[in-house]
Amino acid sequence: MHESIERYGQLCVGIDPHGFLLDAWGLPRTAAGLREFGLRVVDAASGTIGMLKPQVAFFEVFGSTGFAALEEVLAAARTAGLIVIADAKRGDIGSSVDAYGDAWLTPGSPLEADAVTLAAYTGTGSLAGVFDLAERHDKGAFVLAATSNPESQVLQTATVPDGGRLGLTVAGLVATEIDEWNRSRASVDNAESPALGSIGVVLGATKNLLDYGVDARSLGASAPLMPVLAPGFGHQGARFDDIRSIYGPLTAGTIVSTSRSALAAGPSALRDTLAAQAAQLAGALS
Ligand SMILES: O=C(O)c1cc(=O)[nH]c(=O)n1[C@@H]1O[C@H](COP(=O)(O)O)[C@@H](O)[C@H]1O
Repeated sequence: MHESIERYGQLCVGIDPHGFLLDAWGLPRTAAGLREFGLRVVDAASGTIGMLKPQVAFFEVFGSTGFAALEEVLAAARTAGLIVIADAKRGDIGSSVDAYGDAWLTPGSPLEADAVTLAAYTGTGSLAGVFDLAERHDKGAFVLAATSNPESQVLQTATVPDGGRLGLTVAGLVATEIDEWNRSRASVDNAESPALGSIGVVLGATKNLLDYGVDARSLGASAPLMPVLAPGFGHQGARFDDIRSIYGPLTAGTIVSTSRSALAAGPSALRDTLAAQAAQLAGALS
């Protein structure tokens, strides 16, 4: 992921085949339509940006044919050398979530991706098996911490009552635990610390992170830097120009995700739109 960022920058396009987009692209609302949509996004991204984030939910709608379409899109992305973050938002007790890890992160698996999104409602520790698997295969995972949606506030800003972390919010606790995991692995490996950790968090760009109890200044001081998946730009209202003020010292490790605001351009203009968004983001980061 680090190499991809160095080469192509921090933009990641979502593959979110909403019905209205399939209609606008002249594609049927079927698994075959999703396959075509996904392959066209791969084609537009290839050589333009470095990362893709397929939203698994849209493929799941069609059951086995949807998953077959997703498998083809993932294989095409791999062939094109794109980094793929499977947005599957999995979470469960450890013995079950491990199987999700196997599905999305095991080399050779039909649904193999480079990273997967996870939910920590069962406790960050329940995800440890997936983190270890990711690290073993040089892959990654992103755990929801402060999500971009308005409904997230009450739960994610609740304070943690005990466990020696009095005063941390739920979002702050998840971010702190992931940051600690990255730092512990760097010291276990006893190798030269990589620039970016293997496991990241999701921090929505629509949020004031301090209001969610996430202190980018202290988290951003860590080595290796904790990666951040940053959705909420474009359609949900956040602007690239504000990236530094949103993420502070975490900015260098953010993966900036845009779906509808890029996909709405349509298939023939998508490559140019991605190039323009990547240039705009690079400008905001310079
Ligand atoms: O994990 C995510 O990617 C995610 C987390 C979050 O807090 N908010 C969020 O919007 N997302 C996903 O990011 C994408 C955002 O799409 P757009 O709003 O169209 O750019 C969707 O696939 C969401 O499911």
